[in-house]
Amino acid sequence: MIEIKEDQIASLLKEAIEQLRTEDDRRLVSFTKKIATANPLQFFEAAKHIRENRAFWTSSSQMLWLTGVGTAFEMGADESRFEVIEAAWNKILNEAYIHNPYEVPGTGIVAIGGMSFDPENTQTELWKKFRPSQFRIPEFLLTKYDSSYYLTINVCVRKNDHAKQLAEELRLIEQKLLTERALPDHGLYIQDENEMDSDKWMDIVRRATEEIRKQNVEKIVLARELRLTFNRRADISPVLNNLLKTQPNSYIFAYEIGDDCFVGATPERLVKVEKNKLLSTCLAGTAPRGETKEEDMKISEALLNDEKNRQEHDFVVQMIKRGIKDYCTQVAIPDEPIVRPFKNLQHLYTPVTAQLKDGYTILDIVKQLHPTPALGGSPKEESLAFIREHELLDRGWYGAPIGWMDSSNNGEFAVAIRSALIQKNQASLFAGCGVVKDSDPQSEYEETKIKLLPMLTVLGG
Ligand SMILES: C=C(O[C@@H]1C=C(C(=O)O)C=C[C@H]1O)C(=O)O
Ligand SMILES: [Mg+2]
Repeated sequence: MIEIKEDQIASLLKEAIEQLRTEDDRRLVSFTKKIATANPLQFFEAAKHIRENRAFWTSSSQMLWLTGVGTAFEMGADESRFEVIEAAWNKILNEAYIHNPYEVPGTGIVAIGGMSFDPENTQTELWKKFRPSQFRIPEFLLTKYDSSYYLTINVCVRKNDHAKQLAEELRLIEQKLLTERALPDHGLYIQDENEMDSDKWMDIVRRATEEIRKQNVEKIVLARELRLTFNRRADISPVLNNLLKTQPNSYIFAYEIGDDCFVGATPERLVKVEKNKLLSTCLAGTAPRGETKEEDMKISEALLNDEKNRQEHDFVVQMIKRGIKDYCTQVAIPDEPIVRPFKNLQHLYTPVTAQLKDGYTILDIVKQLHPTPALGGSPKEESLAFIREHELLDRGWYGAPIGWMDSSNNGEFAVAIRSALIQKNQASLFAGCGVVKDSDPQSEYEETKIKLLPMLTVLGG
């Protein structure tokens, strides 16, 4: 392990501060060091009383863990969200002072964030803290990659800052964050459940199938919300801990804004880029798990051969293929999906691999792909128009890309499903399903019920 002397950060800060001309000038200083070990969840918990705005991420393979604490720099956008974020990101990277001797994805300057499902839909009070697009470069970032641990400290300095004093303040916070502590007890139970009348929701599904039969649109994904009230304010770290224990092969994420926290365990990758290697995933088509191994196999076999589910799935494959074609070379997509089992259900799954062409970024791909027909429908505009008019729901960040990107053009975004917005002693859970011409409203309703389970069970349901 390379030992880094604490005054190294002070001298980097000093150098950056001295470059600033006016009192309005700011410069991001980023300092990464390798540390022996640290538990990402305990780091998250330790931050609770130190800084607002925590973020948590583990990739589905658990190769990469990120815990972000505080905000060194924030990028947000309401309109032209991709362009605005990209411009802010490039500016900050161009001007930053970076000390990061490791070429490890997810270390150094990392922006963690997400976006709303549909910026054109009306935003309600529920999601008022979550902008159409928002990213944060955390002040403290713990990265676990493979079996190594890195701590990055990011600070936005100003002309009048005092380097030594600042370095000392950061050192004290770092110490507190790295002090191990027990996670609080869950102690959560549900006092009240509220959902839209199921008949009313199934009526909307019926209308969607009618629209599809009229050939105005081919697939429409419809979602619903379950609102819970608890006996007490929900702590986030035990929820994450339970998700880590119960939802293998999933992206486990949390994005906190003040008292609100968007949490989930999604199986769906939108896109990953590592050293120009691109991975995407087509995930659509669903069946329950069986009680026994034999039953499970039978259900899986039936899912693989079910025409309705194959159709749901194929819209996603075709769209992702079209979406990345101009941005990539060596696109490889198997002709047939496989069935991928998860804790509560199984999905049709087709992996996509490609090489990202030079000059493009992960944000370009996110912009091309979101929303895929796994969450919107097909064609995109027609299905979104139906959702806006009929769904009666503010999806907020549900169903939208959530993830991270670093200064070396690595990054990963998942589709934020199997998720909940937790607000003090309340939570809104979301689940949807792909409606195609042969959809049966009752079965679709049952499908959303299973999709609510991952979050419901860790929230005391
Ligand atoms: C919309 C959701 O999931 C999506 C819809 C699926 C389906 O209808 O078969 C399967 C996986 C996801 O693409 C959700 O979980 O809320
Ligand atoms: Mg489905």
